[in-house]
Amino acid sequence: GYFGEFGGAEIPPELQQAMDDISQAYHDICQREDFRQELQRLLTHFVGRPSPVYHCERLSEQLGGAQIYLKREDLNHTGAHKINHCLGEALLARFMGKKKVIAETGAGQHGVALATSCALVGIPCEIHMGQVDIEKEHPNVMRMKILGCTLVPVTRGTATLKDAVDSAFEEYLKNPTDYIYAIGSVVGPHPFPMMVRDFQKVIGQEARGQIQALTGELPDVIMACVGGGSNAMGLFDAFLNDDSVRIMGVEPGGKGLDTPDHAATMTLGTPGVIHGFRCHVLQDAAGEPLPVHSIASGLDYPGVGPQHSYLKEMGRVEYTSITDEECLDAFMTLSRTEGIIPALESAHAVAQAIKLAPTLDQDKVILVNLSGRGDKDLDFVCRKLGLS
Ligand SMILES: CC/C=C(/N=C/c1c(COP(=O)(O)O)cnc(C)c1O)C(=O)O
Repeated sequence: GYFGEFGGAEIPPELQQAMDDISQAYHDICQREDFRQELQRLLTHFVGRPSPVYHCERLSEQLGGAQIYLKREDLNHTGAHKINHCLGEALLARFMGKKKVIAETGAGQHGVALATSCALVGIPCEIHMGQVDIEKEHPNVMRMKILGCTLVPVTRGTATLKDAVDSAFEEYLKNPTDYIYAIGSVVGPHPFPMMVRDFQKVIGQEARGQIQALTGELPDVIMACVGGGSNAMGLFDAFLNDDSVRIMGVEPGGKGLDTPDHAATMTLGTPGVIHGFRCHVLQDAAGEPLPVHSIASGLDYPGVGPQHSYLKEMGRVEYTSITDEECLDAFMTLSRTEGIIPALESAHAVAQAIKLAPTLDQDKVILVNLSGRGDKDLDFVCRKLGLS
């Protein structure tokens, strides 16, 4: 369960057995034809896969450089890429005979996708969410309630994503035999980073063929925003061996890297341990995770997926950051130039594409993972920009 020195499972002994059980079940179930057929059926007819790859002609024209293409994970059922791994996790929970599925959520997309998947397979679902995020992502809070999950408000610490993970893990530890933790990204102790990546790699498998059908060749650059790193790993995995393809992960620069208010783990973090695994962490001298910030509730996590830490060390992926302000600009630019309202998380990747495109010739191709749609962010952005 390692990616170089990163990953692993630094967890209490009573949890090791539970992790081993999940690893074994995941290994068994994913070989089974009935599981693969059921997952494929749901991805096709319930999620609506394959998601399109869309050429932003007007935006590319306005920027005067490379052609920007979007992988439309925003068009999935529930509005983001999260449904790809939530379906897998819910089917795994049913296969294991679990009585309750527990998870964290920040932007509410993982929470909605998991509540949706648990409603579908008929297992009770409990989602822990920071009070700050409950107020900010209200549309998703209402959807989770309608979908029937138990929503647990978290007020400790910064009352955002990292605290929600702490709270959800505590609940899971009470009964790891009957409960399963359905983590929301490529983070956590082994086997979670591997399992979530495997459920997400359908993104890149589709996009690699689609972009070549559209342009006749591999893209010059692919990019995705990175919170825990699941939508990014989902896109990147299929391209890792294509040396001609430049790969960029885009992190939240928040109020600026010269302030404490960001979550640019790959730029300013150092190797450490968080939530049971080794990765780059924004941490204090005692190894405690630092409080982090992003305008996007799904990106403000002080750790990062261990495979990302490995890919950074190997130099295969470049990690940059985009500030809250650049994110908002991209959010409005994409909305008003292409009629697509992105999630604030995804707008970080769009902002990076907007930055890079003018520096490249018009025959170059940038493929961006549009990880989700901005419905959840409308009230917040309208208030922020005085549009309401
Ligand atoms: C699991 C905590 C993260 C959440 N969302 C993260 C997120 C992210 C960042 O998560 P990763 O892909 O795992 O880096 C990107 N795009 C959208 C639309 C997101 O909602 C959530 O709770 O919905």
